[in-house]
Amino acid sequence: MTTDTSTTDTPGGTPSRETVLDARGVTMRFGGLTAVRGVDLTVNSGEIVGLIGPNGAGKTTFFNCLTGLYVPTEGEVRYRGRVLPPTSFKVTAAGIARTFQNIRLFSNMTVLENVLVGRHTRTKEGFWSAVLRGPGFHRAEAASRERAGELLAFVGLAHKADHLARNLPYGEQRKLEIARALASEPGLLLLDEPTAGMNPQETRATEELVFAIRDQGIAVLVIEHDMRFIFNLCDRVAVLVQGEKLIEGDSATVQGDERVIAAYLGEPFENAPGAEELAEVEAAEAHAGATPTDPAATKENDR
Ligand SMILES: Nc1ncnc2c1ncn2[C@@H]1O[C@H](COP(=O)(O)OP(=O)(O)OP(=O)(O)O)[C@@H](O)[C@H]1O
Repeated sequence: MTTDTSTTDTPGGTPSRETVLDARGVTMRFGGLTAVRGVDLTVNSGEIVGLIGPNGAGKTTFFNCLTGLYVPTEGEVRYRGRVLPPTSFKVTAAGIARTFQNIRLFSNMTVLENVLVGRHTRTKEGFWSAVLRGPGFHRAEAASRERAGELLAFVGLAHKADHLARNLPYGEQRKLEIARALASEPGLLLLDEPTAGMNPQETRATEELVFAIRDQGIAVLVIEHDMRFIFNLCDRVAVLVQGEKLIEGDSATVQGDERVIAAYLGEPFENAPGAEELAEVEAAEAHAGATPTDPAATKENDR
């Protein structure tokens, strides 16, 4: 294991940002198909970084290479200076948590229980302690429940703690996935299309939630097709096209890049991924400007 701290002090004594994630030359091949080719990407502490690109560009495959689901065919991924361990459980224990494009909750468990499952990498109590249910087990369980409750409050689901996960509206299931990921106390959170299927109000709330997560000291890497969400949220955005990184920069640079417009954003914007959501947001904003928010209408939009 390397002992690179990746943190430097400025002459004034203020610590500069630490490199949390450092992916270099990541390539992933499936037989003859190269889904990701030679991708470099860093995420620093305090940053929200976006990963965008057309369908099939390799975004999720790249995420899978960062979370131990895939071992890259070539290249290396380091988390806080250390090469990633080879399994997803160990990657989570090291400090990288993720959510999935297709929600993966335990639908017949309660909201609270789902978050408790997310704490398993942080629970020190072993198998026999759980079986014998001694004082150590009860203390650990009480602490886990307290933390899970805090996380549910943080994402706005405390009042649903005892509900079955499958009974939550779609947007709340996505929030629960985030709470469960946070339960492993990560230093880096990977979000794979966190606003997919959300209505405009839920998308805005998710934006605020991601800022709040960043403010808690957790670096965030997010895949999303909703361009407004990405460009509002991210300090830096990287664009993948056909498995390769086309460009990386701040929102203005990426939005203005002619290659990105040609390859992804498109001209006109109507057929680009995310265009439907953008139209919805704009329609909702126009409506909100004209009339006060109607809670019944908001509820109806829940899926
Ligand atoms: N396990 C796999 N085996 C074979 N091919 C795969 C596998 N996973 C992904 N691919 C292929 O790799 C390419 C990249 O897919 P990936 O899902 O990473 O793209 P994406 O950018 O996340 O797309 P989307 O935006 O639609 O989710 C696609 O051609 C896909 O079919």
